[in-house]
Amino acid sequence: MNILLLGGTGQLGRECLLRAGPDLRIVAPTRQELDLAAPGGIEAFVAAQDADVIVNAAAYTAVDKAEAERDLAHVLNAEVPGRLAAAAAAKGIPLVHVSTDYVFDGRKGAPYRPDDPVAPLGAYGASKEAGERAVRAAGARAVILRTAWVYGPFGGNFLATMLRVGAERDVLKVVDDQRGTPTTAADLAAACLAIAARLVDEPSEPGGTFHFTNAGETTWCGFARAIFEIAGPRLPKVPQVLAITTAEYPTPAKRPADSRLDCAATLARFPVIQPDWRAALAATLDRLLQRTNDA
Ligand SMILES: NC(=O)C1=CN([C@@H]2O[C@H](COP(=O)(O)OP(=O)(O)OC[C@H]3O[C@@H](n4cnc5c(N)ncnc54)[C@H](OP(=O)(O)O)[C@@H]3O)[C@@H](O)[C@H]2O)C=CC1
Ligand SMILES: Cc1cn([C@H]2C[C@H](O)[C@@H](COP(=O)(O)OP(=O)(O)O[C@H]3O[C@@H](C)C(=O)[C@@H](O)[C@H]3O)O2)c(=O)[nH]c1=O
Repeated sequence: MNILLLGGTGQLGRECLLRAGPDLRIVAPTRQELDLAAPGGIEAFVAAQDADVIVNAAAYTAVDKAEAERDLAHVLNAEVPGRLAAAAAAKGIPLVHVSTDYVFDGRKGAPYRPDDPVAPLGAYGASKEAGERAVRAAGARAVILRTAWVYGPFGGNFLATMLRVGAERDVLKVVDDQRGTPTTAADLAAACLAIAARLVDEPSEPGGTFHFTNAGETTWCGFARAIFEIAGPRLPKVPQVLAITTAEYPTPAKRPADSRLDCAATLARFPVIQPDWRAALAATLDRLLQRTNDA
């Protein structure tokens, strides 16, 4: 299978590239080779590729900064996915596009199903929701895969932030009233590639909107505590993690209070595996701390 991957330098993209091999060839243009924010270029680039499927892991992901950079967030998260989907449709190849739990307002009180109404609270979520609509409107055979709380051994994420500030401070205050599911970029990459393969192998697969996270649920505070519980013995210093409310941690962007995603339809339809979030965290910490020790 030949994949055209956008966002190959990001958390998800890097994990996809680690899975490349003789049967899985991945072409991943860098920002220098294809600046997605620049006008034009995408259509010609896609047309010139010998790709069976496109995986879009590129996005504007700075949730708070997006409040002040709405236009750039809209270009990358709404316009670019629409143009990619149109280019895929023109070439007759399918698309896997990644979206977010932040398209929901978090007020449902139960895990969100793919067809639940969207109501983003901030500019990032709104831009991603517009991207979903643009992909659907372009008429490509596409899977829109919503995920949540993505982290891994590479790049900026909540795990990296906790380890960094935990090394500097004795006490960390973390919100305990926002529920969701931490998801490793590695497990998400495996899911994206399995879905891409299914789209290529089964031309009758129509695609649609699906959810994928690791299994289980927690809060950001629960996530932070689990990080230090699991990694603690291998860290020079372990901070105390204090539970606080969202009101005590003001941020420019509003975030959903409960954005758990119901992944049942994805598991029923595609050959994806959904490890428990704590086991996935332990595996990620093993990779990360091994890498740090080797360096
Ligand atoms: N991170 C998270 O917690 C979550 C992410 N998601 C979604 O998952 C997907 C993957 O996220 P993640 O891997 O964390 O994202 P990252 O922020 O780690 O990576 C974003 C990627 O997009 C690329 N990119 C951004 N702007 C441009 C541009 N102008 N031209 C070319 N490339 C560009 C970046 O390139 P460069 O390295 O050059 O900047 C990078 O490769 C996204 O769709 C995101 O919305 C969904 C839920 C949670
Ligand atoms: C660093 C820090 C954050 N927090 C809070 C702020 C926020 O409510 C929550 C998460 O913080 P972050 O800003 O790291 O995470 P955030 O950028 O909101 O993460 C989101 O990223 C985008 C891309 C997505 O699509 C979402 O699924 C989600 O993963 O934790 C604390 O309470 N204490 C802290 O020390």
